[in-house]
Amino acid sequence: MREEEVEIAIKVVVVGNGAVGKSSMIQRYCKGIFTKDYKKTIGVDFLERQIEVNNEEVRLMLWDTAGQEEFDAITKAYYRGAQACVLAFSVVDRDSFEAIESWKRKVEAEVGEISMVIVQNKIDMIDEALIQPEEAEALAKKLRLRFYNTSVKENINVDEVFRYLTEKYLEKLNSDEEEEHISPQIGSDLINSESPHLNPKENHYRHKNGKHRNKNDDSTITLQPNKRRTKGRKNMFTSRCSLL
Ligand SMILES: Nc1nc2c(ncn2[C@@H]2O[C@H](COP(=O)(O)OP(=O)(O)OP(=O)(O)O)[C@@H](O)[C@H]2O)c(=O)[nH]1
Repeated sequence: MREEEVEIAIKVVVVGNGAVGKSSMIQRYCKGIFTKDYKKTIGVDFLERQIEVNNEEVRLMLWDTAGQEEFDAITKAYYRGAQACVLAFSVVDRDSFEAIESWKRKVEAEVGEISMVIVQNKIDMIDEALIQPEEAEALAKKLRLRFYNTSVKENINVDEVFRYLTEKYLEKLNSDEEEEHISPQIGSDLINSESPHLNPKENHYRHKNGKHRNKNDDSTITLQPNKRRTKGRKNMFTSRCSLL
């Protein structure tokens, strides 16, 4: 597939405590590799991958954020413009499980409500688990989020996580488009106010109640805030892998 044929781009942020496997997950998904070494992420970086879902070509930009609190101030600026989020913890790290709600709040404080999923990683170490299956399920139920068990090491369920988020996003995109179609007045209003390809620094969000919120400010660091189709436009991203 040629770059200019890509229609939809989704920014996904992967958050969670340090060493739960965020970088490993993104590397596994985008590069198909797994390394045993732990190199803590300093700040943020991202990788991308294109997939086809429901006959749509989708470019996923996966933003890997540092789990260590010392980097919070840097990383939260990068949440902006995200359309989906992976909340990750490790089955052998109790603190990381208990931190999930706070990660959710941090992301929502920056971007409002977006599609999210809870991921319990390192399921290959289930014999040493510090979280009971019922606890994880109860958390997912409470937060009303889909829950996945993954092993990045064994390549279990990693593809499924990102496919699910993509499907959720496409659903939302299609329902937004239907709404615009039904209500042309509101639709044109939306197009005027939400033109992220025309002004890549702008970033607007639609909430469940139908209101729009402009989160744009000068401190926004958003490389690809596009939540709309980009047919016929050359994508801003030309590199497969960038370090920031
Ligand atoms: N056994 C096992 N180890 C894993 C798995 N995923 C990641 N790891 C290991 O866990 C360690 C931490 O992984 P990272 O991907 O660096 O963790 P991170 O969440 O990005 O950490 P920060 O950059 O500090 O936020 C590394 O040694 C990985 O090899 C897994 O599914 N199973």
